[in-house]
Amino acid sequence: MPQDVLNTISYPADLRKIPKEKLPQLAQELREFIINIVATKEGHLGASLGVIELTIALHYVFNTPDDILVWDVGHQAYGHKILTGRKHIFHTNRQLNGISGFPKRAESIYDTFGVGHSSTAISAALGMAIASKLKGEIEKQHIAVVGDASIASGMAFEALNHAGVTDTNLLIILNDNAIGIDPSVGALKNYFTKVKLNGAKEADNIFEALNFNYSGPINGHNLELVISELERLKNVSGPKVLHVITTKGKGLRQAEENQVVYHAPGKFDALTGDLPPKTNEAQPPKFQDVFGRTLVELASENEKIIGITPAMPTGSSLKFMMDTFPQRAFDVGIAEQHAVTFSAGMATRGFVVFCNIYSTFLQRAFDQVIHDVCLQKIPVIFCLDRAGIVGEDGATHHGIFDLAYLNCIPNLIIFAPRNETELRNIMFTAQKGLDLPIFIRYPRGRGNILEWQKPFNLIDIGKAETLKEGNRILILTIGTINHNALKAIDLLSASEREKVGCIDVRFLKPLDENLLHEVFQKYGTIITVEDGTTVGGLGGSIASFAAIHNYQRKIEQLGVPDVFLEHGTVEELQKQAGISSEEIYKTIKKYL
Ligand SMILES: Cc1ncc(C[n+]2csc(CCOP(=O)(O)OP(=O)(O)O)c2C)c(N)n1
Ligand SMILES: CC(=O)[C@@H](O)[C@H](O)COP(=O)(O)O
Ligand SMILES: [Mg+2]
Repeated sequence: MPQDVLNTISYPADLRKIPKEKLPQLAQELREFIINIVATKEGHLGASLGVIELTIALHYVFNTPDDILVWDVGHQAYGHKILTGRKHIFHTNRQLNGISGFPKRAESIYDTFGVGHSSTAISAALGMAIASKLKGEIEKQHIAVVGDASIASGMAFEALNHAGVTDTNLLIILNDNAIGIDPSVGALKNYFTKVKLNGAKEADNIFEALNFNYSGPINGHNLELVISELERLKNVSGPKVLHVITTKGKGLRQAEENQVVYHAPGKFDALTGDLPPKTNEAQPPKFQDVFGRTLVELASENEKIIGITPAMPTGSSLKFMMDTFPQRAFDVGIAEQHAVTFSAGMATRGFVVFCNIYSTFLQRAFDQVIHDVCLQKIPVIFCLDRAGIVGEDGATHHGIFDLAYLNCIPNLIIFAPRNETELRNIMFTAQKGLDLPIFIRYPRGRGNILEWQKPFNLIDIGKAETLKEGNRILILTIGTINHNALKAIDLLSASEREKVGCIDVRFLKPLDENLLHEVFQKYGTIITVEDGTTVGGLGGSIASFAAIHNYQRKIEQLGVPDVFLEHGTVEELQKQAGISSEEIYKTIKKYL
């Protein structure tokens, strides 16, 4: 279909010149534009397709960027990006040096707040609204668009509680499609369902009770209706909520029917919407599936085992446990802080709790890890998924800080499996009973071992593993990045290779100090390799071990330097950080 209307728009000012009757056509063209590009370049799909009409209406009615529009999470902002000056570069979405998959302040003045993690929009927009008031900008409008799953998170509730006692020009658009990545959960979801079925009586309207002017629910795909509601609300002062009902994936049949998969489907056929056929070739498993299947295996034997996820059952594969043992598995919604303390509570009553959280999202629950878990030595088993560099989601999502932010906390064990077998074995070991909480970190995606479902073996807590002896240079690694180090050693000539040793430290805490003393006496150069920030991570720990024990050795720390790593493929970003096998090889050569 030709992009007749879309072609006339570079910025919202162009959009506002389009007659209203043409807007449905624009919606159709915008959907096709997004589908065509995401089909080949990949990225988030369903959420953006669901808010096409809303996006057009918001930029049509409000005077963006003077009026301030804040997207929550930002995975639904592709239409917004395309209508705000980035149509011509949208094909670079999420690629190295391309535009970010999320709104980003450095990218555009229309991106008023950087996002990626959920539930921040109401706080940010309220901050902006109060700032506008203090600056005397009383005409300015502030709009936060937040999803039904994200509004259930603690931060969003905190912001509602504050906003309700202000008289700010704040409009919250609740984009209710009854799903997050997986179906929404909890009492609030049930309440939204009731409102949709029965309407919202003032007496029991949760938003009215918090002092918001509430309207809706309205059909978010009816452009005329959405525009007229926004026009009306523009002239209503004080905090307001507009409840909009949309369909995630709207306009692409498969995306509407299979909303979980089409949240971020990977490549697909833009014309038919079909996913590529599954390959029959045997592949090593995803670490996520090793986690999910092993948990079920262990839970079949150990009835005390519980599984917990904050809103990522599919991504983490906790869904296997939810399907097999629904009474012992909990999706608590986007509530990382609650997930941690809820896990701690269950563990105090003798349950063996596996709490699976993406490394980047555990950042939300730092205090809960310290105050509710480690300080009390509660032996929760944390499985930190998406540890290390995650790739195209970029700076907001890399799991590169966990080693550093956990390393400074007393009373915990930090372990990173080098492969699938080690992940299984540490899960087996942990559920036998540990005195301390353990944090097991592993990356997004596949491992290397086809035959991974071997009998379990216990892992010795605090024991590193020597993988190769050498005599001059020692490579110390943690986790799956070990693979790159071994490949780098393989690139050396036979005589060079003899000089290089390699140890997988496995545990950042407790460090295997006995082995470290041995090797510091043997090797002149130590190279540490980790897929996280070296500041406070393995590199930091080894440097401080050397300093404390007065070892005068050359120590080179490879890992993510003290910067926010942007988006790109994992391979590209590993190269950038100096931890691809070729880069590690170059570093080794420097010392040979
Ligand atoms: C703090 C945090 N936890 C988890 C996620 C992962 N996540 C991204 S989108 C999403 C679902 C959001 O659902 P909703 O707000 O309803 O928006 P929709 O996708 O339906 O548009 C989740 C759980 C995240 N981005 N941030
Ligand atoms: C927007 C968001 O936070 C999620 O959709 C995230 O992109 C999921 O990442 P995975 O694809 O690694 O599960
Ligand atoms: Mg939703």
